[in-house]
Amino acid sequence: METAGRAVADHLQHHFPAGHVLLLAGSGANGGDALVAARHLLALEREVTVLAQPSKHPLSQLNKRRLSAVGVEAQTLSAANLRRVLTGAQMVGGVVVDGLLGTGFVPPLRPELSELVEIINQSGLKVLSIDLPSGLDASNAQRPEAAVRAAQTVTFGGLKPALIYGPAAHAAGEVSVADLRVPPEWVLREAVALRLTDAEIAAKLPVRFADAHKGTAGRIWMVGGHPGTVGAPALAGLGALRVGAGLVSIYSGADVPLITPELMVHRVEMDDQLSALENEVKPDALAVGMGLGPNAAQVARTVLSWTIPTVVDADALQPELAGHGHDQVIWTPHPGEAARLLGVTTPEITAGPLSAARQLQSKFGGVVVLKGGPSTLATGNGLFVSRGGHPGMASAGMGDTLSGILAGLLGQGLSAEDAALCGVRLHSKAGELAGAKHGYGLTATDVSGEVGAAWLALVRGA
Ligand SMILES: NC(=O)C1=CN([C@@H]2O[C@H](COP(=O)(O)OP(=O)(O)OC[C@H]3O[C@@H](n4cnc5c(N)ncnc54)[C@H](OP(=O)(O)O)[C@@H]3O)[C@@H](O)[C@H]2O)[C@@H](O)CC1
Ligand SMILES: Nc1ncnc2c1ncn2[C@@H]1O[C@H](COP(=O)(O)OP(=O)(O)O)[C@@H](O)[C@H]1O
Repeated sequence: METAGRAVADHLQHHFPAGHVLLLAGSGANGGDALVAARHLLALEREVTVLAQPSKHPLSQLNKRRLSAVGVEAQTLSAANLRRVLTGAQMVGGVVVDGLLGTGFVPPLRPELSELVEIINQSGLKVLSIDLPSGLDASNAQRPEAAVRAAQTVTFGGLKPALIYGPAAHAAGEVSVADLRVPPEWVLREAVALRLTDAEIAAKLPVRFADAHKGTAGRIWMVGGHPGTVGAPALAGLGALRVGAGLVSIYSGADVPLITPELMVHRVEMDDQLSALENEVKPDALAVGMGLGPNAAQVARTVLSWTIPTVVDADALQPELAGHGHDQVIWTPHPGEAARLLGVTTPEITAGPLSAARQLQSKFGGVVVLKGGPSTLATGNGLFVSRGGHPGMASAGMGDTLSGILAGLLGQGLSAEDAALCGVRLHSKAGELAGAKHGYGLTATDVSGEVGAAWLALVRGA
């Protein structure tokens, strides 16, 4: 609570360096954080007013006494008091700190709290919420009518679903994560997500020596394509080339168009055992499923038995593959495919992408990339959220490009976790660059064309 409250005070000082601060403390630990923040703000020579609900929480009680010891008496938090303070002259240009409710809130909001939330929102003042805007259910992407509308939120340990996914996330404003040095097990247990900076992603990208050649830069296979969906493995192949893969081959049961002559396209008999490929030297990594058609689960099972780094996408994302994966597999469902894998509906996935990703990872192992805007990643080490991209990416073939990017990175020696973290961000960054040129008319080929620029931008910190 001490570290959390101090982080709130530091954040406020940085983002709102002037103006009176009204801190609202609820009855739980969230309110305790507000009381701690008030004490640290005093030390920063800020003028504060504190309105607090009575609390049975021992640490909150202690922090109220500590605040009193440094000269600030918390007044009772009632609708009348709140209105009086908010309309006072001192609040002109001031800031409200919302410490009413945090993760202990169990909806629905009781009427007396609803009234307080309404008064805060009507004040027109900037609000900094502690952990999450009061009224939001931390684990839910829905936005209830009565929820504080924050300009900024300082959250702790990791991102809660309500801070990531819309429409709830729209109430949180700009979200910062204060590092309370929580252990990775806590992140997994609490189902909160981590977000890596672009600099952290860039540090994971493969680095090549000057004597690299095509044989050392990753031999990649794309296994996919079926009459009607032959473009999918070709788009994936292009994605792999654009992240620097040395040799990219496509194996398909149908005639795949040669969208770029650097791809080696092979038409093979796509039987369950992939007999045509049995005697080939296996690649460094592969992606399976893009436009593969009806026989995809069996083909994927054969490919997975080779235990080489593998991306499983699209038609190959079938529930019967549970138990057939290994540590170096990246599963890349969109919400519809995730619903198929877990035997639930798509709205159930979109209502709780963090827990869906976590369930998928525990069922299928390896690394899961639950695609969307944002994408949610689940690995054995925790949950990650990757923002970015462009609305123009809502077009067919974007996922195929991602599969190729991921396979290309796996083939250059990245672990499944690092390939997923880097690949998803490279893809979304390329989408941003391509979106700036093409708007909603963006195609998957355009995105591939910007992957190199995206890579350089991440490395240069642009
Ligand atoms: N975990 C950690 O490691 C850390 C946690 N930290 C902090 O702790 C926070 C979680 O604290 P928490 O568990 O005390 O819950 P919190 O949200 O403050 O309030 C619970 C109170 O709300 C009330 N209430 C509930 N439902 C209600 C309703 N429908 N309508 C109205 N009221 C309702 C209920 O009151 P009662 O029913 O008792 O009257 C209950 O007492 C977390 O968000 C973060 O800020 C940090 O210090 C950093 C480390
Ligand atoms: N609005 C958006 N913002 C960011 N990324 C998006 C958006 N819409 C789609 N994407 C990305 O585009 C890709 C779409 O994948 P998918 O649905 O599998 O496409 P397809 O099956 O047509 O190849 C995902 O990586 C997803 O994250």
